[in-house]
Parts: sequence; structure tokens; C-alpha cells
Amino acid sequence: MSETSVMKSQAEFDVIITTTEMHTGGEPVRIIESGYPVPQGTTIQDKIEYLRKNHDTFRKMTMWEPRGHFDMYGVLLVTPDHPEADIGVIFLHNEGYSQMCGHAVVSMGRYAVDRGLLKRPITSPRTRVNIQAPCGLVRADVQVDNGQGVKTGRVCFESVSSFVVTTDYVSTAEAKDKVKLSHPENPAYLYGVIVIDSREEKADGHSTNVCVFADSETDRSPCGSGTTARVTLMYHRGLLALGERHVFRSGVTGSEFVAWPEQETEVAEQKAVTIKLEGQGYYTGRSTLSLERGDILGRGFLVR
Ligand SMILES: O=C(O)[C@H]1NCC[C@@H]1O
Repeated sequence: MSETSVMKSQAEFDVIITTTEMHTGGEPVRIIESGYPVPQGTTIQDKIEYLRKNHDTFRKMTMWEPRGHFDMYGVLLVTPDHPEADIGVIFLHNEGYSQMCGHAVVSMGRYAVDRGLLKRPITSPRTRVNIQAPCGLVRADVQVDNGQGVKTGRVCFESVSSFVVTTDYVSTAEAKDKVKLSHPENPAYLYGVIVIDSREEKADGHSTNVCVFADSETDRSPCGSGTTARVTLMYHRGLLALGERHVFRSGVTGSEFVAWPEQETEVAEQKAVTIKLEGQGYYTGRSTLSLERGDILGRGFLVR
């Protein structure tokens, strides 16, 4: 039987979505390029709310089984509203939509350069990509020449400002009960928990952690946003100075990010700091995802 005789025509599918697949430190980055509803709204937060209310089925279809899995992660490209942004992104995971994602920013910087999504000409040896994430503008520098003419696509990004809310609770349950999370500009909620090997934190240059986020997803990478939180805490405790590099290793895959406190800032008159983080994203493929009419299970399910 020829291939064409068993393939269905596109008209017979309810949905067809195309993606580019990447990973950073082992953590998936499923970049959705077409076929997803275009989110309405001006700001990225508006667009998230629109998708959450009207099209959450598409998140489940692309993140959950049978096309994804419990620990899947994705990015939807959207039109930015920040004047400096080259691209806008919405992050997708097993439970919903996150405010920031460092591992995805690392892949997206490389992807934006390769796909020609920049507003300015590419510069060498590094080129700037401004990514509007839900939490704000994240500036990524992408290596387009490593000094030997090789375009590595390695990314160093500067996070939005971060600050310490409170420290030294004896359990995360106690913290959850007693700490009221709030942020002057963005939604605030408990997104993830990081378990660290504190024996390594005394600045011998590296440290291991495991991040669990959303609905108990386990990050395969050291977790970019978690790493920026860790550096913020280490700076607060005097364990790292401005510019002092530290290696953060995933306890799941052994993959690594390098990060350091870059600059002191303020958020609503509160002392804050920006963090720089370096990592590398890799391409793993391209996909065409489809949903056939009448396939109820194909709309998405999770196995824990
Ligand atoms: O790198 C990060 O920041 C993300 N990785 C999965 C969970 C976090 O959003």
C-alpha cells in the first residue's frame, strides 16, 4: 500500500500544529509555530488569560500524552507589546502557564537568531535578542562566533530583577502557610520548590539541585528561574559577590548552568538584583501534531 493511500488528507483533521523541538540541559522546549489559536489581548498577561479561558484544550493537546508527557514543557510565540522586544513568548507546562522560564529562554535566544526573528542586524561575536516573557523583558546574548568561526548558539541572559521575600522557614509546608506572596508588577504564586545540596553551597564553585514545579513536574535542567532565585539568595547571604560565577548542576541529568549576580537594582523601592545565566539549547527535531476527529483520548491525558 502506498504511503499516500493510508495518510488522511489535512481536511480530515480537526487540528494540525507544527513545532520545532529543542532542549536545554535535558528539559524539553516544544516551540509551537503554527496551528495554535492566536491569543487576543494587548499584554502577554492578557493573552495568557485569554488562552486559559478559551483554549486550554490546546495546551493539553500539545503538552500531555499522547503527543507530550507528564514533564513536557513548551513555548508559544506571540506578538510582543514591549517596544524593545524581538519576540514574545508564553510558557506552557502540565498545569498551565508560567511567568518565567530560564531553560526556555536559553533555547529561544538561539532559535530567534536562527529563524531571523530579530529587529536588528545580527552582530558578531554575540548578538542581542530581547525576549518579552510574561514577567518582563529578558535580554539574551547569543554567541554567533566562538572565536574559531563556530556559531554555537550558546546564550547568556540577564533576568528581570529578583529579590528575597523571606528566609529560614523549617519546611516548605510552613512557608506555604505563613508566607504571603505578592509582587508589585506581576501575579505571584508558589510555582516551584528547589531541593539543594547545601553541603555544596559554601561557594567551592558548584552546587546541585532538583526543581519540582507546576503539578509536580521534575525539571531535567538545573532550572533557569530557580537558579536565578538561588543566586539571589546566595548574594543575599554573602556567599557570592557581584560577578562571581557559580556552576549549578541538575541532580536529575547532571546538566549545568553558570550564573552570577550581575547588578543591584530596586523593585518598588525594595533591594533587588539582576542575575546573569549561561546555558546551551539544542535542536532535537520538528513535528507536525494532529488531532483526528472523534479522538477523545487524543485531546490529552496524563499518566503519573
Ligand atoms: O528553567 C526554568 O526556569 C524552567 N524550567 C522548568 C521550570 C522553570 O520554569
